[in-house]
Amino acid sequence: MELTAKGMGVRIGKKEIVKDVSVYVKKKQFVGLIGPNGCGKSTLLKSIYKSLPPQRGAVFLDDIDVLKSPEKKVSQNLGVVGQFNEISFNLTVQQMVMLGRTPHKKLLESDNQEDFAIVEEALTRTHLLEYKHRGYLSLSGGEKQRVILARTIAQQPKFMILDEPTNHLDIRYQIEILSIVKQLNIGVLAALHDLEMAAQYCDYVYAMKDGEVYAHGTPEEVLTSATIEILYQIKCQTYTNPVTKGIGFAYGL
Ligand SMILES: Nc1ncnc2c1ncn2[C@@H]1O[C@H](COP(=O)(O)OP(=O)(O)OP(=O)(O)O)[C@@H](O)[C@H]1O
Repeated sequence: MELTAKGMGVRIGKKEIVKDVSVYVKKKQFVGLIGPNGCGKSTLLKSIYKSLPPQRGAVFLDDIDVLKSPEKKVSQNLGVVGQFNEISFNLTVQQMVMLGRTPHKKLLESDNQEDFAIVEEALTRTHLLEYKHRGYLSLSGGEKQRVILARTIAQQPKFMILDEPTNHLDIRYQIEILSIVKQLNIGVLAALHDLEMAAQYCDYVYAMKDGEVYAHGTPEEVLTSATIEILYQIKCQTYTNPVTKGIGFAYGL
């Protein structure tokens, strides 16, 4: 599915947090959203996935008008991995991931064999099979993050939005999570803090500053030392990372 978010504007109180931002994700593209703390990435994403109503703008997933469509129709197509995923009741990992099946079910319809198979597959992909019967609340931050991804995979969305999905994760799992998402081969819009990961996984990048799109293009076009220096107010030099062969970054104040 393709995502078009056009002319998004979000005001919270008197402050304009997102100012006329448009982003476009082509079919099966992995698109990154970068920018400094507080520049409006999460707010923009929330306004796209209906968690925060924008004052202006329209969002389309193919021909589905996301902001005007019922929740169920949107969640049959759009999966979201947000930044904070705390719950206060203790479901098992399997029960948590099973929640991903909800948009595909009728009210009170029970879980069938196909649902269990889909959940099993999602747990396998995220290396969580052995955690299946553990309580979600007993997991570490990184394990919880993987459960949320597994839940979103079980939802079988045709498009995914991720808000800093590698928060809490050690380096190996950061790479794994982005690889798993990439392998889903669906359209993805992800806010990312790690610029090397963005360079490695994104087909296209939007850089935000002060609630606006400051630059957009391929990673090579956007992730230049000049742009990074302006975005983050630091000194930066790029080089070829000897391990990934992608763009590497050296930073300083
Ligand atoms: N409910 C709110 N009330 C007041 N200000 C808010 C609210 N939500 C967000 N903001 C402000 O909007 C700005 C943008 O926040 P947002 O979370 O979108 O930034 P971000 O780019 O995702 O940052 P980070 O990289 O730190 O996650 C920040 O200055 C934040 O304090």
